[in-house]
Amino acid sequence: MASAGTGKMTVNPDIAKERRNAGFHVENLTNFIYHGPERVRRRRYMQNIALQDPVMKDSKPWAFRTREEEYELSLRKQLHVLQRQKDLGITDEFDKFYYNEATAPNENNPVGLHFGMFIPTIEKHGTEEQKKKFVQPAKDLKIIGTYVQTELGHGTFIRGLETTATFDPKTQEFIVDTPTLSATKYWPGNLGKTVNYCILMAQLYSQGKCQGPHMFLCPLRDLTTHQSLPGVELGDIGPKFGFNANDNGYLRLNNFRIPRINMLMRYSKVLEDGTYVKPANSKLSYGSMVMIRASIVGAVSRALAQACVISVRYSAVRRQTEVSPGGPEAQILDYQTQQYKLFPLVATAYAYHFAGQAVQSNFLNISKEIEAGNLQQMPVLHALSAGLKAFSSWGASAGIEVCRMSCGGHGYSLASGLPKIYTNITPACTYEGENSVMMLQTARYLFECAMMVQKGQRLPDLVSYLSMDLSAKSCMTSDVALGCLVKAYQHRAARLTNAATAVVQRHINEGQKPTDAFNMASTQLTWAARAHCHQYVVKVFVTTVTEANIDDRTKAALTTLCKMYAVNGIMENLGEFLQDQFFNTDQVDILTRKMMTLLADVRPDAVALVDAFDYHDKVLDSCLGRYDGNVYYALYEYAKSSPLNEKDVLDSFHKYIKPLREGQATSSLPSRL
Ligand SMILES: CCC/C=C/C(=O)SCCNC(=O)CCNC(=O)[C@H](O)C(C)(C)COP(=O)([O-])OP(=O)([O-])OC[C@H]1O[C@@H](n2cnc3c(N)ncnc32)[C@H](O)[C@@H]1OP(=O)([O-])[O-]
Ligand SMILES: Cc1cc2nc3c(=O)[nH]c(=O)nc-3n(C[C@H](O)[C@H](O)[C@H](O)COP(=O)(O)OP(=O)(O)OC[C@H]3O[C@@H](n4cnc5c(N)ncnc54)[C@H](O)[C@@H]3O)c2cc1C
Repeated sequence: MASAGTGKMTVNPDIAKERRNAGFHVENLTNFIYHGPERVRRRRYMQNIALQDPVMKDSKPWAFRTREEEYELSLRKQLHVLQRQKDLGITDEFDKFYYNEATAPNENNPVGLHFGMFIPTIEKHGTEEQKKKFVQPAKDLKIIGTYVQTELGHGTFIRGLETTATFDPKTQEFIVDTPTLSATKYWPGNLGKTVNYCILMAQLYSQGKCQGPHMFLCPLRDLTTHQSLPGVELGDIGPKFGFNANDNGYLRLNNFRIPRINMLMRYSKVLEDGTYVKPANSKLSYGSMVMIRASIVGAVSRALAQACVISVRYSAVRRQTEVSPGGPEAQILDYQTQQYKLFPLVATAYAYHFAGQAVQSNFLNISKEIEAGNLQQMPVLHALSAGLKAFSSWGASAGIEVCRMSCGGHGYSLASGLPKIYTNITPACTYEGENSVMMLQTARYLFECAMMVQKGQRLPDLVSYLSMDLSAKSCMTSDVALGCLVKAYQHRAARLTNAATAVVQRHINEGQKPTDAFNMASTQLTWAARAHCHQYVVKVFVTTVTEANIDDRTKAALTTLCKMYAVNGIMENLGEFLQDQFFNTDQVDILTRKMMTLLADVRPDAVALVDAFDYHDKVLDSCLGRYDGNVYYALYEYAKSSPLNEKDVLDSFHKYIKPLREGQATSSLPSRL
């Protein structure tokens, strides 16, 4: 059975009926999502340990915490979890991931970047000596670090960073400095109050020459007293849209000295006499960002999946409006417009889940080659991870907001759990590379590929479709075959890439500088990049479903979702598919009808499809998304627990309203209002 609900109340009959009527066995799909029954068992086991732990039980709902309480509670829980995992001997990365997922769901924690970026960056970019010196103390939390790159003045343009690290051969030290206000580091997670070290991105100067941005291990606070070190000024940047358990910080350095060994020197080096040794590729120092971008696709898929669980379950128990006078009110899930809002998003959550796995596996394979010194695939990996990060985080953010609005008024309450999910994930559109900027990086790669096609050169597999014959028309017939859907997406992406490339070339031919020509075509270039990412996601979904080794009924349900994802994407971007008459009007009619049929096909399976994600009620943290469907009971209890209700009459009444009335009693009120 999927995640059990809270309490011992009877299950809402509408949601119970949905589960009885599903056309496939939920557990089979859960097993497919999480790579087999053993992993599913392990995931539940890990999450149960976390959820049963008394330290994890919150005295008040997340929504009622102050920022200070949130920070402190989150830190306490996270450190407890680390100790607990150590005590229980949990070392497997999957086990740890699932355990953590249940500890403080959708709450960004104060040591996340220590494990997510600080340690991995040292492991990937440090020398053996540096790894020996820093990794174990970091794992033991003797040093706690983060990744400090963004400045007040520059986030996107890394080459424009102003923080300097100047080598002093006399003392064998780097002098790190914040020369201007705009050079102040601003935004890095956990920087304000938690960490005592960081990876600092700074412009390296040696022998009077600037060698561009490099990474340095920079101590910030005394390891015993935690006081900020002399020459270091840092703090929290204040409340944000979300991320409130995270002390995103600012940092200024005043000619602060660090030893030469603190420059991460696996790829580039500064020798004792100040000689600079170049890396094989200057973009190797951007490797940590690529790693996180690749992982963001999976993270946003989980956020969207949770939002879908909440809104689909709620839509199954919410009844609104008599369909015929005097008759029963319908489940809102029976309204086609509600289905059209939600079912494509359920399909999208699955699509991103599979795409996230594919990108991650590409990342791991190519990383191995890079580690071995083969850098050939770096541009492919960069283009894929940058584009997919942008495509999926945009899609998930917009989708979660649709989920929220589809829950009507109750969606707006923090009790729904949806604002928490949204505010935690939407900054993924900004961090690790602002999305438009990332799309432009992917576009830059596509542009180069289009030039290769013009020269008759062979393209890497991932983009080989760009050389397809664009005069061919769609093969779409009423069966709406998966293969035809993939071809449609490839055609659209190839056509948009060619069109944007032609615009760049036209501007160059008209005398523009290549950089200006690129900017003048950049909107169209991002359309091409978006279309490329979309075709990748569709292709991965189709391949996953086609190759899936699962029972027929589960496969049929997944195939329906896969078609829905692809057909919906065409309907939403119809202009781009129609511009060169790739589809004729009959084919558009076929797709429109298919979309409506697919909504009806998904309807009986909708609750089962979201149940299959197997999110525990405590992970969803939502009054609307409860497994047992007892939504009104939960909302009523939530309202009662509002701190404003602790007293019947608030002090503010006595302070402000009462004196006003007393004042009014003595003043000359008009006799009639
Ligand atoms: C939980 C949240 C935690 C958050 C943490 C953060 O946010 S941390 C902060 C996160 N901050 C950000 O994410 C900041 C985002 N900004 C950036 O990543 C960079 O400034 C940039 C990529 C936009 C431009 O970089 P630039 O001005 O140095 O480069 P350029 O445009 O002159 O291009 C030169 C060539 O390099 C190529 N190339 C570039 N990157 C890579 C790569 N990784 N790999 C391989 N190649 C790469 C590029 O394609 C081009 O190739 P071409 O065409 O010549 O063959
Ligand atoms: C929650 C959160 C956590 C973060 N954590 C960290 C962290 O741990 N460490 C860290 O170092 N940083 C962190 N950051 C900072 C983050 O990485 C940057 O905000 C991000 O890279 C975007 O840069 P920016 O803020 O300079 O945006 P800008 O580049 O100023 O973007 C503003 C607008 O300008 C546009 N634009 C900018 N350049 C171009 C261009 N070349 N072409 C076209 N359009 C352009 C963008 O598309 C955008 O619309 C975090 C940010 C947030 C919100």
